[in-house]
Amino acid sequence: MTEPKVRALVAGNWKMNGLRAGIAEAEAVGRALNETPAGADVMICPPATLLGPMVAALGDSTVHVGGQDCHVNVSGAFTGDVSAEMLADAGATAVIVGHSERRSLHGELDRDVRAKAEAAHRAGLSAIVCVGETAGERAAALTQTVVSRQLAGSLPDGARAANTVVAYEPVWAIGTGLTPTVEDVAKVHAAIRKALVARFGAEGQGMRILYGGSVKPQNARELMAVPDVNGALVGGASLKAADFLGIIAAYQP
Ligand SMILES: O=C[C@H](O)COP(=O)(O)O
Repeated sequence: MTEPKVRALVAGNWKMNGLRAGIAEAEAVGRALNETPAGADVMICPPATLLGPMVAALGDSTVHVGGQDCHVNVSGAFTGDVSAEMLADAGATAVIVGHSERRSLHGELDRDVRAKAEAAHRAGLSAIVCVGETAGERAAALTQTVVSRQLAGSLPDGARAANTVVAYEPVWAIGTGLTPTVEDVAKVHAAIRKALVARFGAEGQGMRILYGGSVKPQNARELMAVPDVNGALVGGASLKAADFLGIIAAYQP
């Protein structure tokens, strides 16, 4: 299968990290990319408290801002939740849904993730839909089974290349410094591409498939060169401008 010619996306997920002072790191990324444009789209997904300030701070840059999760409803009595419409209103252009930390710590199931992706699309946001196996599932040789099930259950019908990104994040690689071999990444990404094309046709061919899990400046080039890896979802290394820029540099303009 010919690899799709898609522009890569390097997205930083700040998770529950960052106070207002931390916006300086995002501004430094924006300034650097204004001087030397990246060969990939770049996004930062800060905690909800920083969304508005970060959108304002990055206004004259090419860096996109995204949310980390959304509620399925537009509004209502859902204390503590944030809707996709609210994220869009704050200036976000995308939202991560189904991150493994949401799946494991908040009990989110594939059907919940799918509903959130639908909410994102309803609000005009791109949905970055996360999938990935745990260490136990990997040990039981269930990686492909789990990822296929998550994809089938989490992606909404009618998903398009323009509004849907898949992020493959092996749970055991998140924040551990461990990464799969490039051969393993290639196998899973090829299987994801096959599933996307089988279900969405040409749209599936154009959807970006990100790799996430301990991506660092030191390993970014190797991981990003794997066929069907169309960018990265970066956690810890997205918090500091120098590290994040070191990863973005894997994509020459
Ligand atoms: O969303 C990002 C991932 O969970 C990866 O996190 P990490 O880069 O800290 O391993």
